[in-house]
Amino acid sequence: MATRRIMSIGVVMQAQWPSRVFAIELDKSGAFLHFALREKAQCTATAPPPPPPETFTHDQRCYSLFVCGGGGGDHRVQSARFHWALRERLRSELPAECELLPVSSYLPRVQGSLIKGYFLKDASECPLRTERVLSDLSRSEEAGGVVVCSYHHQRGGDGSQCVSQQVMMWPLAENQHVDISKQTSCYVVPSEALDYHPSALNVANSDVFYSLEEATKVLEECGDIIPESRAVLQLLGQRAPSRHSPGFPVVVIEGLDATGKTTLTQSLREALGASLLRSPPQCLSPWRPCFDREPPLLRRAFYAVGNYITAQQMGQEASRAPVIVDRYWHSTAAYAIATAASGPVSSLPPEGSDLYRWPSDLLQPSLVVLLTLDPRERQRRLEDRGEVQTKEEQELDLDRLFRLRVEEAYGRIRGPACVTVDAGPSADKVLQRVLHLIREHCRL
Ligand SMILES: Nc1ncnc2c1ncn2[C@@H]1O[C@H](COP(=O)(O)OP(=O)(O)O)[C@@H](O)[C@H]1O
Ligand SMILES: Nc1ccn([C@H]2C[C@H](O)[C@@H](COP(=O)(O)OP(=O)(O)O)O2)c(=O)n1
Repeated sequence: MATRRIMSIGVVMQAQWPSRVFAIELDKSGAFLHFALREKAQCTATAPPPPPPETFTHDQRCYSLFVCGGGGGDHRVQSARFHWALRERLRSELPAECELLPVSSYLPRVQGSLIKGYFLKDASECPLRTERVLSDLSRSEEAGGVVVCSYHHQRGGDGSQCVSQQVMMWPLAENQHVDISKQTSCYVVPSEALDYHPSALNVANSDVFYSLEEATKVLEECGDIIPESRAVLQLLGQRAPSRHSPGFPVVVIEGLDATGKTTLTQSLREALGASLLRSPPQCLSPWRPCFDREPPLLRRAFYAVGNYITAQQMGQEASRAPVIVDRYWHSTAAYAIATAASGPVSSLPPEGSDLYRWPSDLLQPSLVVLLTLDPRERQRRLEDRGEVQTKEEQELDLDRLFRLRVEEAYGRIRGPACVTVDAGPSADKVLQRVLHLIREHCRL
């Protein structure tokens, strides 16, 4: 297994290294540094590389680590889990003076080309400790696919300062003859930035799944590692997913935590004599904490499958009475897209992007209502409720930008789009407003 993974990163990196762009994420506000590599042979005295970006400072040693992953490769589950665990491992093993930043390597405009890694700035007194950690990492069996590079200040052909990248560790399987001589030492040059976060290149089928088949594939792939995924697939059963809602309307209520979804959905059930469902469905509750601890690939596949189970229930219930649903596909896609990106709303995939489309095989509700709330009022309601928040919801409070990205992503999803309702007025006024919308949009 390790050999195949090493081959894949060797081949991918060797073939594409000179065309790849590396984006170092400087902080959560969305500041990025994009750079490319240029072979030294191409850099003559008349065309020296541009001056080094400020990130590569003289007083800190810099390294990058790239983990083979993403895409639809054979080992994407192992790679995703390895990359996920690597951050904690590096944090605990590296000297405290090491700063760890996410870095993405990608081919501009090529879907699925993203390889994730970490950029390391070491300000400690002793470089040996850091290098020992990196060397141990590259030797460990599970880390067969890690490429480690270091960065050095040099004088360019015309005497100007420049930064070069050197491959420190490129673990190749025995009998592999990958020529890395051209890549062992390159100049680092600034590169054009993307208009959006590079994660958008790998959102499809890594963060958001556009068919049941793609989502179940992930759970099938991790059956040996996470037995819970087999139980989830069993619940999905053999029945084909419902595509059309028969008879009565199906109304989905969406919104951030504490916007009033539970309050409203219960009132709607009473007012309309409706069935009340939620996604993920109750039957998945025992396994939710397990998948919430996993990397996005697995966590999002779990929630995606949850929507299809809820869709089966919707199909059954809507033949008897109106159906109200607490969260559905909008939540799954909006949280996934907003988490994959960082920084301001402008870092999201652009409006109209195919990433906001509805999966063609997932039952479409008759109406989706998005509850919005002033952030201070939402905070007040959260505090009043005094409940433990999920990790992601805690992050919502810490990260204003994240909340803005989730809300914007909600609004960009199409097929059906959501109708926004201000959840600030009293619970009864919100109920009356939504009942009015239901009468307007659905045949009751
Ligand atoms: N329209 C409203 N006005 C004032 N408080 C509300 C309103 N709707 C809900 N609440 C209160 O806000 C808190 C969060 O509501 P809840 O329905 O649990 O939200 P969610 O299900 O979206 O997390 C609860 O304490 C609830 O009683
Ligand atoms: N259909 C769904 C429902 C929730 N999710 C994810 C999105 C977020 O990570 C969490 C939010 O769920 P949470 O339990 O915090 O929300 P509520 O308490 O139900 O309002 O779950 C999802 O991906 N798909």
